Amino acid sequence: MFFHVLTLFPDMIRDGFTTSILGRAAEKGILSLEAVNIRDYTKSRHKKVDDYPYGGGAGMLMQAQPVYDACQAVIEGIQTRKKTAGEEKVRVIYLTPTGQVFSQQLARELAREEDLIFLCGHYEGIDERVLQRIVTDYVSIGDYVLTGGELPAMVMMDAIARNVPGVLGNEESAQTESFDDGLLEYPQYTRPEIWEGERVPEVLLSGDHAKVEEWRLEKSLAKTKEVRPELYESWAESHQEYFVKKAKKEERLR
Ligand SMILES: Nc1nonc1C(=O)NCc1ccc(Cl)cc1
Repeated sequence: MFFHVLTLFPDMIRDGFTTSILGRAAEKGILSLEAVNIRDYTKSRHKKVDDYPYGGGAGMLMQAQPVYDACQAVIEGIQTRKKTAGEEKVRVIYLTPTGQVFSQQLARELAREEDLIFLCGHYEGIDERVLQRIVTDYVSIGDYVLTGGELPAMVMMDAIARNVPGVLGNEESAQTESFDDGLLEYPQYTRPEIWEGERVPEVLLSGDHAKVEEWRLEKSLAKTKEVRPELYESWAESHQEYFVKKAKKEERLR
């Protein structure tokens, strides 16, 4: 997986990338990152990348030309690497509150791409004409307004990388299991058995894996029903047999 990030702050991206999972995967050669400074593609003497918005309004906008040329340079680099000229349709993800909300499902889908280009905006926006020309996916990480697209890009790269085969060791990949089934994670415990007078739930010490799995699913369902009822409802719809079995079991115990 090759990550390409178009940004005015490449160091922010490079520093953020050398954290645990992404840094190790890069060492393994499974992931690769290039952070491209949009300012390197300005044609103006003063390296200008922004200008006033037509029609007035507060703040500045990023101009189209430097963004377009930086993106073209990355695409040419991809074509050179892949020895394909012209037919590459690389996905260009523009991070913006106006995009589709990012999810584990989209992370899994994007993890299948060989190359991903992330366009990180700043100021009040980017000239619409270059967005229309290069962006394939408008993606938001949530309904709040940040200063730029760099943090959202790093959030997305982390979540996508965890779905790239080989990035997670066996012991780590279990973590993604829980959300993958559409439920929130169950509560977790580790040593000591008693901490500040609080004991670990007995079932987790029992060594009875079936009972542990049953307990964990119950906790996930309770947490999901409380915090994300819409997720709970959709899970319940596609797991009718779980509730039938549970009712029968409770009937027997009565
Ligand atoms: N929420 C979000 N999810 O994805 N991105 C965001 C976000 O707030 N970006 C800030 C931003 C995006 C584009 C420009 Cl030009 C300026 C600032």
